[in-house]
This record gives sequence, C-alpha cells and structure tokens, in this order.
Amino acid sequence: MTPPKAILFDLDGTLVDSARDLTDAVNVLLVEEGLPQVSLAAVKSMIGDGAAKLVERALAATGGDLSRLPAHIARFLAIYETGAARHTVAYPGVPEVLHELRQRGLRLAVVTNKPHAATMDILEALGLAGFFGAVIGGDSLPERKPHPAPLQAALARLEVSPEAAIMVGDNYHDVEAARAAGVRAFAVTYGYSHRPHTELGADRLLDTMSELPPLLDEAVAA
Ligand SMILES: O=C(O)COP(=O)(O)O
Ligand SMILES: [Mg+2]
Repeated sequence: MTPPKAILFDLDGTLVDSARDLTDAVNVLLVEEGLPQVSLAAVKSMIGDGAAKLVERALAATGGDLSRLPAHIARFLAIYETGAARHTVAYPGVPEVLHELRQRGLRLAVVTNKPHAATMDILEALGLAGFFGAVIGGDSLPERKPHPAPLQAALARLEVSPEAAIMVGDNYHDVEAARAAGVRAFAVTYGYSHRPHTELGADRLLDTMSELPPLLDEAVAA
C-alpha cells in the first residue's frame, strides 16, 4: 500500500464540535421569523451538507417559508459569521495529532462543506490554521462533497496523488467523496453521522483522533 503523504480532514464533526454555534445561529434566524427553535440534537442531524441545507432542514422542521430560502440562507450566514467560533472547540487530541502529523512531514488539508470564511474563522480562533496547506470550503468550488472535486482540488494544491492520501471524516459524504476520488477513507465515530458508523463504508473507524497516527503506521506496514 502506498505510504500516506497527505491527510484530508473534514471539519464539522471531525476536527471541531461546532454544533452549538450552528444551533445558536439557526435559532436567531428562527426567532426572527417567529418560528419555534430547534434543539442541539436536531441540528446535529441536519449538519453535513453545507449551510444552505442546514437552513432548509431547519425551516422544513419548523414550518418556515421555503419560498424565501435564498434570503434565509443569506441571513443565516450573516448571523453565523459573527460568532462561528464562540463555543466551537477542537475534539480531544486534535491539535496534538495535527502537530504530530506535520512533524512526520505529512501534508494536511481541510475539505469541508462549511463556507470558507466561517471555516477560516474557526481554524484561526482555535490556532489550527497553520497546520493546513489547503482549505477547501463548501463554497470554494461549484461542487461539494460527496462530489470528489473538493478532494481533488485539495490534493492538487498539496501536490499529492489520491493513492497517497487518506480522507478522515464523520459522515457518508466524506466516505463517498473519498471513494469517488480514489482516496482511502477513515471515519470517526464521535461526529454527526446520519448513519450507523459501521454502515459508512470506511476502511477504518476511529473512536478518537489520537488513534490516527498508529493507524497510519499500520497503513504503511500493510
Ligand atoms: O457545514 C456543514 O454542513 C458540514 O461541514 P463538514 O463538511 O465540515 O462536515
Ligand atoms: Mg462532518
């Protein structure tokens, strides 16, 4: 097996727990619209397909006016971008593992469906931005995961071939995008998966990010 040279990370539910800030921003929008608020658990089940889908799902769940969806999405982004990193934290082990992987000479990227501006705000607020040689957001290209294009764009920027890369995500979109790009796929079990983890089709499952470096050693040995 080709030794890994690059790791592509999903953001929400993989590197960072962002559900509380997303929930707060959705609820500001819903209150403005005179609609009922949604719970943290409900929002976790709506995250993964980008901000537009999150807003659409929240409005659908609360009886909102979907004919005004584009305006609602724009309003949500304006609200979210004022506080995307208020309560958002890195999952346990994430900063240490990113540091270790860079020490090993691996190239790192973020490939997320979250808009690029909010992604950068979060990475900078948490002191993680410097680890990544590429950050592809949900609005960086016309296509989003599960399309392979964002992964391919990250690999082009890192100058690494798909066989020498591993995608680490929390959702089926991450695994599907990786498969379509010819990249190995690992999945974490602590994020916002919409399916049971064993049904994601990932090559390996990680209960914490700290399990990643030893798994890379195995991938090299295999
Ligand atoms: O913004 C989202 O819905 C999901 O973002 P992710 O791709 O980092 O999980
Ligand atoms: Mg995710």
